[in-house]
Amino acid sequence: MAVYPLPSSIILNKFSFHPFTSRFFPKPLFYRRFSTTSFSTVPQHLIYGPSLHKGHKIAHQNSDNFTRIFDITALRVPSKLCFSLESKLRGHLLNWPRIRNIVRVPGDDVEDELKDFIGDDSRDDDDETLKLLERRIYGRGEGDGEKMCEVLYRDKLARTFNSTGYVKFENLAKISRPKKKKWKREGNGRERRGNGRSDVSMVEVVEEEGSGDDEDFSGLLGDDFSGRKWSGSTRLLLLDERYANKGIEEMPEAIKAVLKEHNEEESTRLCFEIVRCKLTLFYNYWQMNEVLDVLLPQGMIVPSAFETVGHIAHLNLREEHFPYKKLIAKVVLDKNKPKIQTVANKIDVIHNDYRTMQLEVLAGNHSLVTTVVENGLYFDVDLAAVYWNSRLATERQRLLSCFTYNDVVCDVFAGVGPIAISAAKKVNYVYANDLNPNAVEYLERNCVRNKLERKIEIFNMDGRRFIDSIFASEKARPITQVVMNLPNDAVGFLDSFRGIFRNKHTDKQFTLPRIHIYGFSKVQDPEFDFHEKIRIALSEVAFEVQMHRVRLVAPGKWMLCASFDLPETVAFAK
Ligand SMILES: C[S@@+](CC[C@H](N)C(=O)[O-])C[C@H]1O[C@@H](n2cnc3c(N)ncnc32)[C@H](O)[C@@H]1O
Repeated sequence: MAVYPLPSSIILNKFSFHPFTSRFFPKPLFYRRFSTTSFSTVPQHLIYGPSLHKGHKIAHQNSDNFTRIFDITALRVPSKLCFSLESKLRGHLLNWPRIRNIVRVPGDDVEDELKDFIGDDSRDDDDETLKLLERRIYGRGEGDGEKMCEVLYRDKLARTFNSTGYVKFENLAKISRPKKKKWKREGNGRERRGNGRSDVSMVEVVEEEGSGDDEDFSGLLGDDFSGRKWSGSTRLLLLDERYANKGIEEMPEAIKAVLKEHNEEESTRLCFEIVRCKLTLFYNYWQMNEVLDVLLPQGMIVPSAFETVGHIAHLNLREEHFPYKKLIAKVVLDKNKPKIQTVANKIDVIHNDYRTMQLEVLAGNHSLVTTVVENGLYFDVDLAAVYWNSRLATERQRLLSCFTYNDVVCDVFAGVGPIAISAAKKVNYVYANDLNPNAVEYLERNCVRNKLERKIEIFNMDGRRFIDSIFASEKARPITQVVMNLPNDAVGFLDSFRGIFRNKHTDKQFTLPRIHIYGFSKVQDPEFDFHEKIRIALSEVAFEVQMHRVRLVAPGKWMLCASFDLPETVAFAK
């Protein structure tokens, strides 16, 4: 163990009370009780950062497959300097995702009664600053007399602030809130925070081979001060994996320079120790794709993406994944809890009239009923019985931006209402229709849930009949916008618009609706292709159509939205 010595003035003061010193710093935990086996299929030097293909695996009978132990080196430094050293040494620290560079291990804090005995000069300044700060925030510092109960203290603050006219309860509540408890309960006993362990990772200091009680700290202070120990609070700064098992002489000059610089400044005289540590990463540390990469046979594509609808994740597994589908689903669930509660797999392409997905629940709770929040609106959906696609949220917003308060919208294929209900919030009135009775039931429920039932009228009929009746109705308000979101078939419904005004007098005031229709195209020029289909469906020679590419639904297959004003010749056709 290589060591930089403490300045002698500090050492004499700190370690003069020898009988207690062995309790200041408990024995580091043993790691040798585990026999460790090296686990690596990929050359370790080729992988940088944490990986399940690196480190050691515990050769325990009951150990899981995903615990990995890494040898690392750490710098033990006084706690008051750990943050400034962290920023100066950042490039040389471990910097692994979700692992803090500064770590606490058991025994890094000195018990208060012992501090009084040994006169810890490292905390004097700190304490004063802390007290000042506490007085400013809480009105009293540690040791300033009887602790005032929270209620009385808040009352006192309220009176003080009131008299100066500054009371603002939000701030008052904040500054007079009881301090967070530093203790947390674990199992039967109490465990102090900062023991280097969580359900994600654990840091343990490794005891040197052959070290006994007397030799434990021989490295800390150099040969002159063997047998003595830290008396102030300390922290570990985890160094980059390159420096594992290295001594201070082998560290880069940059690290030595920072430590030397601290040593030279009288105010920040630095004592530090090079410590060997074990960093254990548990199953909870690893990301979904890392775990699946280990679980699935070599060469198999790791499913890395899934779509979510509320609390449901739906996968689109390939045939090669089928034998592992439950395993994959379990990992997806584990790694995405609590947001995801159900994992299902899409078992067939959508080809039914109601556009519902065929889903097989693989893990979690078996209900496919969920709630989606989109732009502040709530939508209840049952994925087994109705259509929903969260990927269209942006498109729905784009479409809504075309509407104004004066519009009356007619949604021919409304589903559970993502367009119709969002439109109802903005426009004058909405007529919404769907053929699927389940979708209509949820549509009604969602209108009520979003308190918009007075702005929507709901229908459950075939789209063609709906267009006929709504435009023929004497009672219906003049429709200004029509939405037709049934990309596979909507064009086939366009002929229903031919002659919708045939019984109206052309000399009377009438409103020609603007139609927004969705469709797919697989050809080179999808806009031209879709325009042609619309023109043919309306039996119209030429009229202006605005095209928008919504998204690629498959390689080379575009979903498009065409918007156009219904030509007068079509509306009045005989
Ligand atoms: C692609 S979904 C769109 C739903 C909704 N606009 C959305 O964005 O979620 C098409 C909807 O049209 C409905 N549908 C299918 N055929 C229909 C028809 N002939 N008449 C009316 N609705 C129909 C389906 O039940 C489905 O809810």
